[in-house]
Amino acid sequence: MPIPFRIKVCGLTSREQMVSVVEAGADALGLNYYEKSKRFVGEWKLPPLGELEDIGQQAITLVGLFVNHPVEVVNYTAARVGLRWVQLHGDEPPEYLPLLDPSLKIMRAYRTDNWERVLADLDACRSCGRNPDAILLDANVLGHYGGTGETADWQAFADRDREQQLPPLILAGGLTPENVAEAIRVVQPDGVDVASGVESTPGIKDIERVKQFVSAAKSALHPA
Ligand SMILES: O=C(O)c1ccccc1NCC(=O)[C@H](O)[C@H](O)COP(=O)(O)O
Repeated sequence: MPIPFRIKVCGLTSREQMVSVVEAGADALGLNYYEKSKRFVGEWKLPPLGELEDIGQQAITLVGLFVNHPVEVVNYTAARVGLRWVQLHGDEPPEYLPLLDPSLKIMRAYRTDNWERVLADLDACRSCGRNPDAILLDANVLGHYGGTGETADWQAFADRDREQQLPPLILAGGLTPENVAEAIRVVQPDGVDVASGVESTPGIKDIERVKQFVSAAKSALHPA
């Protein structure tokens, strides 16, 4: 099943920055609802956003990032803000997925260099009756859930069996304008996700770096 985005910028903390990042060419924006994150957006900080129709004519996917939140909070926040996608970035068990609103698309994050573990978890999700709509591969940094700027082990994912029918794969973890093209070449993901690699300080995006990231990622995802 295809995904509606290729380049996601995560951890936006103001509407102004959301507009700039979309204008820079990103097609998905991540809003971080993890209270302990420096990129925490706060439930009430943004008005309902729908699909951000007022930012150019692009179709933008809004993704809410959650870490071990009660499922009621995820469903409620998604409805309140107008999120169609949620990113589960904590230790949510497979049984959690069928409890989410069925209209929501799920991106399940994996902090591991062990591809077999990803496959085993996807099997468990299938047994529970709800597959993720996309998987996000992130670096595994002890004591952190994400947004660390550490690079994932690209080779561990590059060696996967690409014939297997799996949800679309989004690569994250330490991506920057400088390394994203090489990461795409090695892993061949369906899309990429970045937070710290395009920031001046945590939660504040450097729009010039976002533009450089988008340009490098687009050329590598769609080589001429
Ligand atoms: O950004 C955070 O602070 C964060 C906290 C807890 C869970 C996830 C978090 N961020 C996720 C992301 O921004 C990205 O999906 C991913 O981890 C890549 O981040 P980065 O290595 O900084 O590009």
